[in-house]
Amino acid sequence: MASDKIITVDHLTKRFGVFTAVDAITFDVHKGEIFGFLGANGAGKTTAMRMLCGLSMPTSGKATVAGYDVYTQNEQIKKSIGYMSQKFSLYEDLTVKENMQLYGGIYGKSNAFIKEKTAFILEHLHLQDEANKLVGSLPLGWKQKLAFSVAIFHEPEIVFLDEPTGGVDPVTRREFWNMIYQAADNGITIFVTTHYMDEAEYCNRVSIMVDGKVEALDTPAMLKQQYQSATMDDVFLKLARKATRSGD
Ligand SMILES: Nc1ncnc2c1ncn2[C@@H]1O[C@H](COP(=O)(O)OP(=O)(O)OP(=O)(O)O)[C@@H](O)[C@H]1O
Repeated sequence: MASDKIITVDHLTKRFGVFTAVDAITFDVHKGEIFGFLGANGAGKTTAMRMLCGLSMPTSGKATVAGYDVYTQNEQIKKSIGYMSQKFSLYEDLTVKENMQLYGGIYGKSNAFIKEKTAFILEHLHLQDEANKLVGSLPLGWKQKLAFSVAIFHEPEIVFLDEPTGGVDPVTRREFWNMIYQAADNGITIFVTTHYMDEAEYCNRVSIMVDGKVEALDTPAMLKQQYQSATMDDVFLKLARKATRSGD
């Protein structure tokens, strides 16, 4: 039977010296799913995500991403995924158009593909008049939407979003999430970390990490039922209270 699992994680572990940052986490992500990856500061989300993106070698355990092994096939993984983080996304001193041309080129896309996709994104984001402006001059919300569009420019199977909406207002975050839904409708799997619990409600399933371990994983509705909570905020607080780490 064909599996719809696009990410498989089995006791994946990362140690830094004697410190276990990610402690034997196990879960699967299904194709086209919006998977929320939550946890308090220092829980181990970024470390886990870096292993899944082929950027960091696990200490032990297994994982595959888009069918590729994280130990031996990280170049294939990098080609199959998109990545966007709050800290690194676009080149601020390049124009909107140049950023898209650069990313399209990095992923080996043809000039015709880049031209067509660039025109589509500019129109979709209503950014035609900003095409030749430096990205650094755009408001943060626009930068984030553009960064997301660029992260899926090469039509990856999965996109990893590391706190993509930090620092913008709720309306802009809602617009950003509409883009996420559209990408998921087009079959792109979304793996997203966030500290906003309203965003957790938008995910199909949510995992919550505490001190390097996945403490809970289910749909928002099931988690609320399981933890007898009215909101995801409350679920998160009940779990995060157990944490002994404080982050950095
Ligand atoms: N290169 C490293 N060397 C040593 N310790 C590290 C390293 N990278 C991360 N850690 C530690 O591992 C733990 C998990 O960090 P990680 O950044 O993965 O957490 P996080 O859940 O992403 O937190 P945040 O929400 O603050 O980004 C933290 O205690 C952090 O200090």
